[in-house]
Parts: sequence; structure tokens; C-alpha cells
Amino acid sequence: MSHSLTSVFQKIDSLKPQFFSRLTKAIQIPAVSSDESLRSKVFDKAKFISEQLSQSGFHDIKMVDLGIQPPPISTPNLSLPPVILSRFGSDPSKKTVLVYGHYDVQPAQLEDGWDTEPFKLAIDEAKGIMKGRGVTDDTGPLLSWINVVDAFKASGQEFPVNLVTCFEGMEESGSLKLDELIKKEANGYFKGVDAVCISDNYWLGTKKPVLTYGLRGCNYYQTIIEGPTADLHSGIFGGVVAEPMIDLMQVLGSLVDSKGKILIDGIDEMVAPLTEKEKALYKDIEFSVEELNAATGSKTSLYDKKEDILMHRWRYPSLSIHGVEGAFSAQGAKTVIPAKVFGKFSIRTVPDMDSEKLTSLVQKHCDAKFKSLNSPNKCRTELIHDGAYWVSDPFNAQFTAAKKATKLVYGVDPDFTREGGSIPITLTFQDALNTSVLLLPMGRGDDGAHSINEKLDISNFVGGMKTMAAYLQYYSESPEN
Ligand SMILES: C[C@H](N)C(=O)N[C@@H](Cc1c[nH]cn1)C(=O)O
Ligand SMILES: [Zn+2]
Ligand SMILES: [Zn+2]
Repeated sequence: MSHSLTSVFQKIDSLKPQFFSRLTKAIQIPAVSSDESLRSKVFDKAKFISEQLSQSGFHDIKMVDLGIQPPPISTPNLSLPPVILSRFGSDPSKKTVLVYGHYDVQPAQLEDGWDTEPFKLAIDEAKGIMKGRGVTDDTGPLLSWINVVDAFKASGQEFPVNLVTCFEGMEESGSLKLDELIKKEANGYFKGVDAVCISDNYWLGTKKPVLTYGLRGCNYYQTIIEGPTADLHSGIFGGVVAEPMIDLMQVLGSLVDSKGKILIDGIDEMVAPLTEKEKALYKDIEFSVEELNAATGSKTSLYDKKEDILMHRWRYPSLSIHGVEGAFSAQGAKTVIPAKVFGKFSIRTVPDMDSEKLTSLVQKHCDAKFKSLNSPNKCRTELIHDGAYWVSDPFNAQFTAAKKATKLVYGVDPDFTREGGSIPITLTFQDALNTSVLLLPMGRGDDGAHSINEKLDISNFVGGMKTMAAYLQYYSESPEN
């Protein structure tokens, strides 16, 4: 290992208490982008992050206002959270790397089944685990880019590249309007960016590090069924009025079967066929049904074979039903007929699905199913947000640098994987900035992102920061872009 990386790694180890403290302060801000009542907290977290950037010596810090959130939305004139742009270094002789991350998080409540308060970072050094909403997705990795700068500075080593940050607060809610900003700044703030790196996904399993070259997209829908003007007593009106929830259950139940097969006509035809070349890639990936079961804490896998699991996670679409707004969902037994219900579902999209065409197929399917019910209620299905899938070629200077960095830190070559989740803005970065994008995950496949007890292993936090540092160093030394 070069002398410079040895001393940076030593600083990453010795600055751990400061990094814990920074993470603790960030996690305690409930920046839930999907909860309109918590929007001010998303703004508070943006402010906290900009202060951290400033303290660490980043310059040209801009909190870019994206305006008012477009519909569908319940709160009128709700402002979108700012995008945080900043720079560390602007040496024309160095390469420039843009790092993207998101500071918003998924909702979380103790009552959901968390062992500890979700918005209070629980650090268990004996077990080697930190727990809290956002610790792995994506507050921990986002702050790590700032930590890496601190470690280089503390070690007295020259920072190897110019760093540009693009940190957003709406990723968990579709990255609304970020597209426009990136296109607008391609020849402005982002001029000269050579590469984009995103640390916002996870290893496939728990042992082997991975580098990621693909993501599924996500089209999120709601089917709204309304009838009575207010919720009703089911003893008085049950059996007498057409119930929106009964209609909704039938519409939602017609979308997908219990084996995960999507029942909407025309979707299968849009999926790119599997080639022999692609099929061969799955053989060498380290993963098993046991790892999937361990991550879900159950034996609920729809497939036994590794290849089937991976293909259905990465290269086939899936439809998930997430919940119903407006329906009774608390403990106990409330005898109510909900008057207006919003059924939420999403489709993870893959090459070569077209978002607009998909939406028209979904609407056609839901309208036809509802019509077949002969209900006097009203029904409509709308797209809440969509984000594109992305698949790239992992044979370039960034991936080579990241592979070398991973080997240095973890002692093994990483697997090259795709990701079943979505980061809506990835394709826009690649196309608008005409650069390659690398996904460099920090956490493990069992971290519980979006779930209860979200965690990040301390070894992954520290190893992840070292990998980021070494990747930047090796990429800076690479003869190619
Ligand atoms: C992979 C990333 N950390 C993530 O969790 N992305 C979200 C993005 C999203 C898309 N629509 C709503 N949220 C995800 O994959 O669910
Ligand atoms: Zn994320
Ligand atoms: Zn997420």
C-alpha cells in the first residue's frame, strides 16, 4: 500500500469518534421526504449537512431551490428540499469526481417493531453494529464522503481529485425535478466532471463486497376509489352501499399473483430477452437462497436457485403492493366503511420497458377491472413518480480503480452485480454529463434498508470509507478517464 493511503487509513480509524458523532447528529433529524408534515425536518437536515461541508473546507456551497412539489400532493405550495452542491478542490490538473447521495430517509416509527428509537443512532461497539433510520440508506454513506476529506486533511496528504457533491433530499420520493437541475448544470456547476460515483446500495450478501453496474427503475402508482362523502358505520350501511375498499382489494388483487407474476397484459413483451452471454454472468456470483432467507428472516423465497433469484431481482420486473391510504390500519377493531381509499403499488422496471407505455397499460388494466365490478363508485389510477432503470458497462477506469480499492481493503476481488432497487437519477447523470457512473456500496444485503432496525456494520462503515479513499486515489492515478 502506498504511504499516503496508509496514513489516510490510520486517520479513518482514529477519527472514528468524530464520525460517529456527525452521524448521530444527522440521524436524529427525521428527514422523511414522503411525509409532507415532516418537510421542515428535511430542510433542517440539509442545513446540517451544508454546515458539515463548510466545516470540512468544501467551498462554493449552494443550496439549490427546486421550487414547489408537483402534484399529486396533499399540501398546497409545498417546497421541495434543496439540492446541496459543493466542491472540494478545483485544481485543473486533477480529475473531477462527482459524488451523489441523498439525505432524505424512509418513514420509521418505534411501533413498527424497532428495538430502539429509529431516529436515535444506537452504536453497539461490542456487536459492531450501528442502528437507526438512514444509517445505511443513505446518511452513513453520504457523510462518509465528507469524512474521507477530513481523513486526507488530517493525514496531511494531498486530496487526489477535485470532489463535487450533489446531495438531494427527495430520492426516496422519486427525485422530483432533480433531472432538470442536472441537465441545466451539465455545462455549469458540473462542467469538467470526469466520473460520477454513488454510494447508495448494498452488497448482495453479508460477506463479499460488490461493485454495481445496474439498477431497476421504479414506477409508483396509486389507484383512488371513492364513493360516500364520509366514512360510514358498517352496521348501518354495510351491505347497503358499494364499499370503496372492497372494490380496491379486487383491483389490487388483479395486478399480480402470489408467485409474483404480473397479470397486466403487455408487460412481458417489453422485457429484453435473456441472452446466453448474460445468463453466463450469474454463474460466478456468490449468493444463495440461504442468504436471501437470512436477510428476510424467513423462508419465503419464491425461488430456490441462485440464478432465478438474481434474475428476478435484477432483470425482470416486479410489482409490489405497499399499502392503502385512507383505510383503517390501527390496532383493534373499528367498524368503519372508509369513504375514499388510495391503493399504493409500484412496478420495478427493467430494460426495455417504456415508462409512458407502462403507465397506459397499468391504467387500462385497472380501469377494465374496475368496470367489470359494475360499481357505482369512482376509480382512477395515477402515476406518483417514475425513475429510469440503468445498466452500464463495468469495464472502465473507475470500476478498475474501485476493484483495486476493494481488494486492498477487504482482501478479495468484488463481485460485479446489478441492484434490484432504484436510484432514479443515475441514468440522467450518465447521459447529461456524458460520464461513466460507478455504484460503490457500503452496507450489506441484510442491513434492513426501508425496514425496521436498519443497521450498518461498523466494519462496513470504516471499510467503506477506506474503499472510497483508495478508489479516489487509484482513479486519480489512472491514465484514462
Ligand atoms: C437503492 C436506494 N438506496 C433506494 O432505496 N432507492 C429507492 C428509490 C425509490 C424509487 N421510488 C421510490 N423510492 C428504492 O429503490 O425504493
Ligand atoms: Zn438510498
Ligand atoms: Zn432507500
